[in-house]
Amino acid sequence: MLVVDHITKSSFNDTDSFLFENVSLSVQATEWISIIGPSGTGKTTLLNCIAGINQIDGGTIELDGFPVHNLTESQKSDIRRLQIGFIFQDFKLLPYYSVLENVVLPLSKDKKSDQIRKKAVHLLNQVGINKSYYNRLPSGLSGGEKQRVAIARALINDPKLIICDEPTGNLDNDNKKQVLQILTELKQKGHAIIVVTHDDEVAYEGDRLYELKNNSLSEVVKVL
Ligand SMILES: Nc1ncnc2c1ncn2[C@@H]1O[C@H](COP(=O)(O)OP(=O)(O)OP(=O)(O)O)[C@@H](O)[C@H]1O
Repeated sequence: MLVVDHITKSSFNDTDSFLFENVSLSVQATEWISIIGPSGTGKTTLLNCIAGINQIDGGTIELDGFPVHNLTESQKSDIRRLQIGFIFQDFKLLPYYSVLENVVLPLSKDKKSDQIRKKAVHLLNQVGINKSYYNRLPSGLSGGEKQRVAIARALINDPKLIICDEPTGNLDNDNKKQVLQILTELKQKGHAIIVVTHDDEVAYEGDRLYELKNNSLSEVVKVL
């Protein structure tokens, strides 16, 4: 599904040194991998490389057989729009669009609007956001509700891969647990999931745990 093979990324401000080197990783459908590591070691950059947002300086990245590292900007953008769902710490909902519009928007150019609307309603229902919320703006939601709307938005394109950058970083314990439950269910339904987190409890939900540290990625044995 996703195969990252010996990728290297130069530091942003010094092309003679590496942010990370020889990073390899593979994620299959129905698998959740977690990535931890000190601040500034390049975890978000690694996610951005996988999504084709940042260029790599060596190695290869294949998503479902497509060589992400070799695609044009427009092809990368299609891959992101059609194959990857993103979930961020700060939700990134569009403030002047309603809950329903936020979920529909990523696909609004591609399919008939009533079809997408139906799907958006189904997804919102799946994450526990009921009808009375559909016309609210994001400012009228709690943090946990915002993240559940953001998850519904991430799923509107049936992504094979879901990339989560600190998905519970802004949530209290109850909302964190709800998000973890939703991610677990998504994994069981066949999505491949990568979660970057500073929260060990979240990290340990993954099937495999990696640490990005000292410019390289290594698997960590989970101590239960
Ligand atoms: N677009 C950019 N331009 C310049 N420097 C950048 C850019 N993106 C990231 N960096 C730098 O690259 C380094 C790695 O950043 P990154 O956000 O990937 O780390 P991180 O491990 O995700 O950190 P954190 O755990 O604090 O979120 C940092 O020093 C950061 O300042």
